[in-house]
Amino acid sequence: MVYVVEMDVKIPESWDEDKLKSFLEREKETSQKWQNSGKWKHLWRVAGKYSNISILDVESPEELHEIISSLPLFPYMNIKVTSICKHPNAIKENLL
Ligand SMILES: O=C(O)C[C@H]1C=CC(=O)O1
Repeated sequence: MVYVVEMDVKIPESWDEDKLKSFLEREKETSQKWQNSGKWKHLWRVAGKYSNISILDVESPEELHEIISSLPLFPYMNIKVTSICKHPNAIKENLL
C-alpha cells in the first residue's frame, strides 16, 4: 500500500536550542532507519515551509501509523495522509 504523507512541523516556541537539537538528531536517526528499511521511499522538503512530502510503501495502515508515530516530532506535526495506487495510463511500471 502506497501513501503520500505530508507532515507540517510546528516546533513549540518554548523549546531552547539544546532541546531542539536533541529532537532533530533523534528525528534524523528515526527517519533514516525507516528509509534504510526500504519502506520510506521518498522524503522531500516542501520549498519555503517546515514541511515534507513523503512516499511510504507499507503493508497496512497500522504499519504506516507505527512508522509516522515513531518520529520524535510526531506530536508536533499536522499530518495529511493520502492513499495512492497506479494510474491505468501511467507508462512506468515501477513508480517508486
Ligand atoms: O524535517 C521534517 O520534515 C520533519 C521530519 C520528518 C522526517 C525527518 O527526517 O524529519
